[in-house]
Amino acid sequence: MNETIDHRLRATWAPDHADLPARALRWLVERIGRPGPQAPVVTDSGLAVPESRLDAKAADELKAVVGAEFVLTASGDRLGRAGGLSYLDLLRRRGLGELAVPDAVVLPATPEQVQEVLEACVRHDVAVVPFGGGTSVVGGVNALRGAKSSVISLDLARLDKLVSVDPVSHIAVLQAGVRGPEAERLLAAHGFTLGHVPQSFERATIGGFAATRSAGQASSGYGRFEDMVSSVRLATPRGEWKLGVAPASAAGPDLRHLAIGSEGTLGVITEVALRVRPVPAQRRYEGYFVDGWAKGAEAVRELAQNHVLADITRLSDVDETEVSLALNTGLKTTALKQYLRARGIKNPCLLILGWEGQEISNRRNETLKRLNAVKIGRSLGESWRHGRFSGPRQRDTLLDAGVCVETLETSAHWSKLDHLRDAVRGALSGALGSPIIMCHISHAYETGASLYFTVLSARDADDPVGQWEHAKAAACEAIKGLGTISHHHAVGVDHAPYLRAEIGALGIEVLRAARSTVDPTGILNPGKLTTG
Ligand SMILES: Cc1cc2nc3c(=O)[nH]c(=O)nc-3n(C[C@H](O)[C@H](O)[C@H](O)COP(=O)(O)OP(=O)(O)OC[C@H]3O[C@@H](n4cnc5c(N)ncnc54)[C@H](O)[C@@H]3O)c2cc1C
Repeated sequence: MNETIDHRLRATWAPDHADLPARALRWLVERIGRPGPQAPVVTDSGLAVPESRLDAKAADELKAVVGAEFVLTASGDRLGRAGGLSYLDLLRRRGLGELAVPDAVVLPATPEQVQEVLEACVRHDVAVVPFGGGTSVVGGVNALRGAKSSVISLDLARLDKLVSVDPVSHIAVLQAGVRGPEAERLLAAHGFTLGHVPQSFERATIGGFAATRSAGQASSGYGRFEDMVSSVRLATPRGEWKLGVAPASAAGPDLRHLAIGSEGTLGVITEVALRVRPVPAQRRYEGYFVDGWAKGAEAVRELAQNHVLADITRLSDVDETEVSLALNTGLKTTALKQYLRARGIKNPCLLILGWEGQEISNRRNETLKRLNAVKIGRSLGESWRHGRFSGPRQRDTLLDAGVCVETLETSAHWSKLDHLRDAVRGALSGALGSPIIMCHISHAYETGASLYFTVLSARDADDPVGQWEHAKAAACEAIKGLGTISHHHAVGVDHAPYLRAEIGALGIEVLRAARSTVDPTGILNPGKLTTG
């Protein structure tokens, strides 16, 4: 079974903090100014945990379904599921801002138990927040009550099994609570891989990936998570719902896509049947440099439009390249810059290309050659691969040091991408003074790409929460009309006010109608996806 969650683990990404070399910290201070005051992690007793409001009869019924030891009301267990892992969530765990704490944590072991838990919650009018890995960065697992007097966190950690493998069709059925590494371990025993590797891979779950339309670092090769979903099984307050019987279908709208991305508002995903692929015989990661963002984006667009994208295709802008060279790779940066200058690269942008079992196509090489991409080779690519999960660990260290550090993402069509990038950068700079704003493309399509921003700024000593809320709102306003409010982080609470601008008032009505059909009393994840 997955490890148990407690508050100490939730206050940081991982116990093994990444050390930030002193020279890196000095460099950062030169760029953003003096960080705000340090904000260490607070112990459980330092955080306000209200008394559980779960009524005794409801608690007894839930215990009868899952067993008394799997209905947890101790404050440490409840704090462990109070919110996700956004910058604001982590500040709240450092005593800055209020956490929404569930009244109890319920851990069912089977899809049938999940169904019975929902039915008990309908009877007792208890709100339910599905909880996978709890890695939401948009408030998706915040334990909001809505109009209900109590709320439980429905932790799916015990649904941790590989249900079946169909080696002929290349389909595996995994339970919702299986985490990324465990999914790969279970599938590897049958010679398969899912190939879904988001940065949150170590902790996020199959159910969470489906519920949020997640995109992994290898999305160019393996597709987004929704591309892998063959069928999905949900528990809803109205009974079980199974969607998906064939590889393709013209039987009306594809209702799987109501479940995928529903963020716990249309049911609890209990199992997902997924397209899997044979474990690749070889993996090859390479690093290139291109001169400036425009040339780099042109290269990625050409690769996408010529259907020769590498499985992992990631282009960093000048700032992100500079920061990753300064903080991560340990390469001799000055010598490297001199070499690149001699090769005509004045504004280095790092392009990582990773191939998993594919032949390297000549057309791909032609594009890179035409745009004067300088190949540095496998060491840079491998160094990126080894450090691919280190970002959240560095974030812990920066948070400790008083830095405001957060990410946000969007996507747009190629013709609007630069405009969108400029608009978001302008909005963040306007709101934060002199932040470092880094940007990369890590998911590319024929018609456009994602933009992923990482922001570092000195933390405001008086109002750290308000500082980021202001900056995030400015960025969201800038995105409106140009791109999507989320390419893969989902909507949750944070993006809900901006969804109407993207899908229209009618779209919001359609979602609400679906919600009230499957969940007439409104117990499922109040306050998420659609507001009100
Ligand atoms: C450091 C970091 C890096 C990240 N990198 C990426 C990335 O590269 N790509 C990416 O796509 N995302 C990324 N994310 C965001 C997050 O990891 C994804 O949204 C992920 O899919 C969430 O999975 P989870 O299991 O943690 O879900 P949770 O955070 O537990 O839940 C997310 C939402 O889904 C709902 N939910 C969870 N499980 C179920 C279920 N079984 N049934 C119904 N609803 C459910 C929850 O109620 C909530 O609304 C990152 C987050 C962090 C903190």
